[in-house]
Amino acid sequence: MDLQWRLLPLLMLLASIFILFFIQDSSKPSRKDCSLLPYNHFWIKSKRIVTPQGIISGAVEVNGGNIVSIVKEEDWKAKSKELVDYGEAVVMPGLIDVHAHLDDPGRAEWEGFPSGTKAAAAGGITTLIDMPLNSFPSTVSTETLKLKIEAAEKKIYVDVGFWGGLVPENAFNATALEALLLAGVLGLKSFMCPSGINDFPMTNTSHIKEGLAVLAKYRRPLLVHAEIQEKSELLSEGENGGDDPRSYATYLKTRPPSWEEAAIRELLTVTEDTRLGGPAEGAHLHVVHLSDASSSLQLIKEAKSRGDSLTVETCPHYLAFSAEEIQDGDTRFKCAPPIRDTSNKEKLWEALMEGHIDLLSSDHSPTVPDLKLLSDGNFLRAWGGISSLQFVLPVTWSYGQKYGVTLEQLTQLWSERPAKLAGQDSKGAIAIGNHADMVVWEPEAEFDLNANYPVFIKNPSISAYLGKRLSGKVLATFVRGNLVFKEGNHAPTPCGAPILAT
Ligand SMILES: NC(=O)N[C@H]1NC(=O)NC1=O
Ligand SMILES: [Zn+2]
Ligand SMILES: [Zn+2]
Repeated sequence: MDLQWRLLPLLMLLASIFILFFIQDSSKPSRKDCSLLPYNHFWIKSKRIVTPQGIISGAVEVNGGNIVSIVKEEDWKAKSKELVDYGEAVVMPGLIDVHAHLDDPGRAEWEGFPSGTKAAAAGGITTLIDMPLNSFPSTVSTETLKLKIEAAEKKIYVDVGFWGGLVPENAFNATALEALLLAGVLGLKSFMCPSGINDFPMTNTSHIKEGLAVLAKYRRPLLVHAEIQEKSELLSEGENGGDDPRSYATYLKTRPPSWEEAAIRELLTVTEDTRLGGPAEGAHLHVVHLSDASSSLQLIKEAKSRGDSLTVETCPHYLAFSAEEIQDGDTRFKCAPPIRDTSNKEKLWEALMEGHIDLLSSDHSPTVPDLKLLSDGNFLRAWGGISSLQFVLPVTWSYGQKYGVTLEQLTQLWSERPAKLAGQDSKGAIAIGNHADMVVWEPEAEFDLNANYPVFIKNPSISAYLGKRLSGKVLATFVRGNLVFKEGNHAPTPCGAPILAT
């Protein structure tokens, strides 16, 4: 046999190794594409770095996506070329939004993984936890979680985790719930009233009890939309008893604070089991988007002081707006529970500043402009949900000035406590060993949210914040050391990672 024929197998082997190497390499985006900064090892310098030990002037050393050291100004010696000096701009841990509806797959025209995570990056949010409903199908099983992950992979600019849905169909099926938890959802979410989405039906207290028992084993939380539909003066959707459906007051009457109160009262019969030594010790219940700052909040405070494992969030729209200023027909402001009056808003701020409300989330729940019925202005028929993802930091900062909100408080509310709720030990603080997830922003810089302002939310026209003047401009966002957003531009390739619980 000729030598060249004998060499053929060897040549083929070499060729296939080469091809394999090439395929692998091209499927993994290079740092250059993931980041607007070409370094793997670098320093971020600033006069205002918010750490758990206070605000320092100095530098954060990043290597391989993690924070490897934090150096105070007086100890700073390195004269590295790989240094980004942000001067007086604030460096904070990236925000972790534990409540966002990204609607992908199935309703990506409402919001998708690419658009939603671009908006997040532009707003300084480095981790999003996606809600199990508004996408189609809802995330209620291992199969549907798989579809979520597939829709997210290679399309996300920030890290994204997933809540699973607790619905009547799976609530009494511990095996199915365990499978969903084992497949990586960070916890479960359920509704105590109709969710507005057909394949996400509401749960009652028995479902919630069952869900909590399974969650206790995995030490993951149950998030609950706490409103129970009572027979109110008006029934929603169409049965408006002659009141003007374009009037905000009409909508407000359809969802009184007593709906929240009734739900929370009911939930507390379950959370008492979560106390130390109780039958559901290890389980945790989190009330999402609290609007009622009166009886509902009082009940939560009391339960916490009795030792229930319970936390509560509110959202920027309840802190920024009040019922009195919502114009008739302006359905951009329709959400559930509704935005209530000014004195309620002030009480929410008080509770936030005193630590009775644990954390903040966006409840970003957009849709297409058609379903917001903007031209018709019918509050009873329009989609309920606020579109706000990109603006949560400047909104809470701007509207919080009056109440004396500090950078440290924003960090606790937007990063530290959300990280804890979502079980993300390596996120939520600028600390050695953590992921280098950071936002760099100028709290004092003001801007008009007008047509010239780059908005990355899919349907900007429905955002409740358009037209507002805000303070607090995001300059840069780092996700695991990648500079994913800088002054209006995103990194070329989405290199965010799906987060799965293990
Ligand atoms: N389905 C859905 O997103 N509902 C959300 N919208 C809203 O305003 N409150 C919610 O719970
Ligand atoms: Zn809700
Ligand atoms: Zn929601």
